[in-house]
Amino acid sequence: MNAEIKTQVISGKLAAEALLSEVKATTSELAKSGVQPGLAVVIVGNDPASQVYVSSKGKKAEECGFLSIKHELPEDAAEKDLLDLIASLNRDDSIHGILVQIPLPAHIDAGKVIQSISPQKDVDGFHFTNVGKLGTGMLETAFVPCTPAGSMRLIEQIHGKDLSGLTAVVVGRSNIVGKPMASLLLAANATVIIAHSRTKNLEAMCQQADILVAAVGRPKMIRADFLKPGATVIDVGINRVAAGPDEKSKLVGDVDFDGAIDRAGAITPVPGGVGPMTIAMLMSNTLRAASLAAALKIRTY
Ligand SMILES: Nc1nc2c(c(=O)[nH]1)N[C@@H](CN(C=O)c1ccc(C(=O)N[C@@H](CCC(=O)O)C(=O)O)cc1)CN2
Repeated sequence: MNAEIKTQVISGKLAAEALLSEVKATTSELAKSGVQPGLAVVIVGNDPASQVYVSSKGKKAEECGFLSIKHELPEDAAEKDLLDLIASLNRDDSIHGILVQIPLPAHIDAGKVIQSISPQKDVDGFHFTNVGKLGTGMLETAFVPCTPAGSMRLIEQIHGKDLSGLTAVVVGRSNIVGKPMASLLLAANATVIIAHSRTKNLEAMCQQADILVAAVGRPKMIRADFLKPGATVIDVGINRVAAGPDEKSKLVGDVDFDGAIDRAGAITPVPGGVGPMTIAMLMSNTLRAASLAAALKIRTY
């Protein structure tokens, strides 16, 4: 153990609870004007992990005081049926947020489905309109994808909102996490490097990071020696691995937590780090969608 570094384990569980309390309080306020946020979650097929996440989203939405609707389609559902469902949810005034759980079965074009969601109800922040707003820094009206938005809140706990002078390295370039994460860090004035599977000398790249975000989907790929001493490490990875011959599988991140804890200044655990923030941010985005919709209606009359 490095005696000079006292590492802070960043609890996403606590941060998510705090955010959810805020969402509940604001939802009660909104109820006084007759507005109840409505979230529709759509799942296609029987992927066990997706079933768990969707049920958790539904429960949290109810706890927040939202109208919570779940639509389940079979694994072999036609793409047109899904598109028709989304079209009807787009028209439904009681629904402010629409989320289609990912991954979708291979015969469905996920891109087409996502782009069919009204940008004003796209609480996942995956629609081109919201991607464009985030990329151009229009954060006031953008819906930001929940995992990067939640990660950013955790980073703010350590560094505040202004990351001027800090170097952030994002490992992973997915549309859902890596790219939006980089945009958020850039909007907060960090100097941002995006590393990925084709990056040469990843280790040296990571060692420059005051803030390292790991979103590669490879268990324990980021080792302690990749870290600058004192770095803030945000582990987005959720990898299920075999624990031992007779034991149940367990969840591990993209970072070797046991090694990194001796070198990082602050680090998120897996589970209990970024994961819980993803669902809390979804509630926050849905509340915002409902508030924006209500404000627009007031302005129209
Ligand atoms: N439409 C979307 N699909 C998917 C998203 C998303 O943001 N929108 N993200 C992921 C899955 N996901 C939410 O949908 C998600 C993943 C993990 C967690 C979480 O809380 N994980 C826990 C561990 C849970 C466990 O024991 O399995 C943790 O890390 O502590 C929440 C949400 C892909 N699909």
